[in-house]
Amino acid sequence: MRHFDLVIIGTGSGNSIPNDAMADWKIAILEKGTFGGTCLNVGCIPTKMFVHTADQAAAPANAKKLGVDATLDAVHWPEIRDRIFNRIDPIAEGGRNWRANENANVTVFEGTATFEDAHTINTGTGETITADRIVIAAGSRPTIPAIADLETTGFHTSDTIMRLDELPESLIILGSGFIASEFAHVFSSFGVKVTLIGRSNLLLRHEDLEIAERFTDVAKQKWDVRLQRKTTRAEKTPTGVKLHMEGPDGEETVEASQLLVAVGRQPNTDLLDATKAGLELHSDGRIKVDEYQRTSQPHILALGDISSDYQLKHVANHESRVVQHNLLNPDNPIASDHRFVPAAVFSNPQIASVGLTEEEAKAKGIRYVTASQAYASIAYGWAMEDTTGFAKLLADPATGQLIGAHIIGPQASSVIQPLIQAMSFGLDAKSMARGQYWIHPAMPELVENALLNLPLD
Ligand SMILES: Cc1cc2nc3c(=O)[nH]c(=O)nc-3n(C[C@H](O)[C@H](O)[C@H](O)COP(=O)(O)OP(=O)(O)OC[C@H]3O[C@@H](n4cnc5c(N)ncnc54)[C@H](O)[C@@H]3O)c2cc1C
Ligand SMILES: NC(=O)c1ccc[n+]([C@@H]2O[C@H](COP(=O)([O-])OP(=O)(O)OC[C@H]3O[C@@H](n4cnc5c(N)ncnc54)[C@H](O)[C@@H]3O)[C@@H](O)[C@H]2O)c1
Repeated sequence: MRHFDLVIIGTGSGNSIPNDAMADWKIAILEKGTFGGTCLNVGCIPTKMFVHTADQAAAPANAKKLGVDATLDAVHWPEIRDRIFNRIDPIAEGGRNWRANENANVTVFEGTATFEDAHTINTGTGETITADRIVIAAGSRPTIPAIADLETTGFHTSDTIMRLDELPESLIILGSGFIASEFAHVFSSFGVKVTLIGRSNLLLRHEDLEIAERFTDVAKQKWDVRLQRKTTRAEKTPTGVKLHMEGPDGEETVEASQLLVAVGRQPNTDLLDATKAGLELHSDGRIKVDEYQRTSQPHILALGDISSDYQLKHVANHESRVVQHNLLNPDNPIASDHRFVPAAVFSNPQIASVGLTEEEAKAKGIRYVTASQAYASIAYGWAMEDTTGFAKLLADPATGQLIGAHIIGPQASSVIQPLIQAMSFGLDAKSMARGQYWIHPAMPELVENALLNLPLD
């Protein structure tokens, strides 16, 4: 049986761990799917390439209010799809080649890994190996809800929807979170009739309530949004798919050419037989780790979607840097920093957030003040004729330290960055607002004004 100094399971964020300092370690990398994992192949990167294209396609519809008549002539789906994947697929293949053929100390096993015990792994390729240390970076996969006849009806997930042969005429999206909101923007901007189906009374209900309410209001103007629905059955039709639902007004159905299921993602722990390694799990299947990314087995570390509180690539990347350091410096480990984890929803409008929502601050019983600033009341907002976007801040009234920031509106994912920086480095609201110049009349004036609006002690 071959023995390795280090085994890494999963080539998403796990693939960046081996570096020059490990050149004399014998390393095995195990991957069951496409090299590079979710973000590169079926996640952040292709979705945002589609989102940017969708933003362009949506622009003519927004030009009218500025006094410009423009029309969207055509959306060439196969060209868009192939442009995106012709860029991404070679990166995945190049990464695989590099590890498999150009790293002398690395052996790549392409199969589904399962634990036999805490040091022994069946690689799924016919070979079982042992290791001194193991990193689990095996990610998550789409959750498929238990809905009658869903499997036989056929449906897409985020893994397949971006590679459709042709643009559908209509699309039902089951789900009301990140993926549902981003794909609703992409497909509706390309002219597809979109129906969104959610269980609760709001889209993006994990966001600050005022942000989720505003997003839901705007979404209802653009898409067929059906909330408080329980989907009971799926049915194949000659033209596509029909869903049977129960809602506030009783039973109803909705039909479309395609169905996208986007109701969350579950950790891949079950595929690994992780309990055979004696690993402790959370009730949702995630592997338990401490602040040093150590599992309940000290020689096994885990990172990213399979163990994290956050299913976000920047968090998985951060945790993989921590794991890399801790593998190289076991006597001087560093802890992961999850104090201020930001996230953005790349829909239309965009949303970005960091820190506590007002509901979380209330539940914690901490003292806070809030302030809001509309895009419509800053000069660049006038330029864009924006009527729905705003920033909302939460701060400690005594110290002026920010405890939460939430933005809905144009380029929210970029506009929020100085607030993330202020929170991470402990810059108080007053110093931040008045201790620097703010370029006039640029979009960050939204942040400046929101800071100045805070009723601090
Ligand atoms: C549609 C979509 C859009 C997203 N957009 C964003 C975004 O804009 N910004 C953001 O921050 N995050 C985004 N995310 C989330 C982000 O992609 C994930 O948080 C991140 O990729 C997780 O990285 P990871 O390394 O933990 O897992 P992954 O990248 O999923 O890597 C895990 C790898 O392990 C392999 N594997 C699993 N089980 C086994 C096994 N038993 N044996 C061998 N190999 C195995 C898998 O095949 C996979 O390649 C998005 C996700 C999706 C689905
Ligand atoms: N821009 C980004 O950073 C980005 C983009 C996409 C995905 N992601 C990550 O991937 C994760 C998964 O995304 P997601 O959108 O699948 O999950 P999500 O957790 O964001 O949203 C899923 C939603 O579906 C709802 N739901 C669950 N079961 C349902 C049912 N049967 N019918 C209708 N609705 C149902 C849930 O109540 C929830 O609101 C996200 O949590 C996020 O961390 C991030």
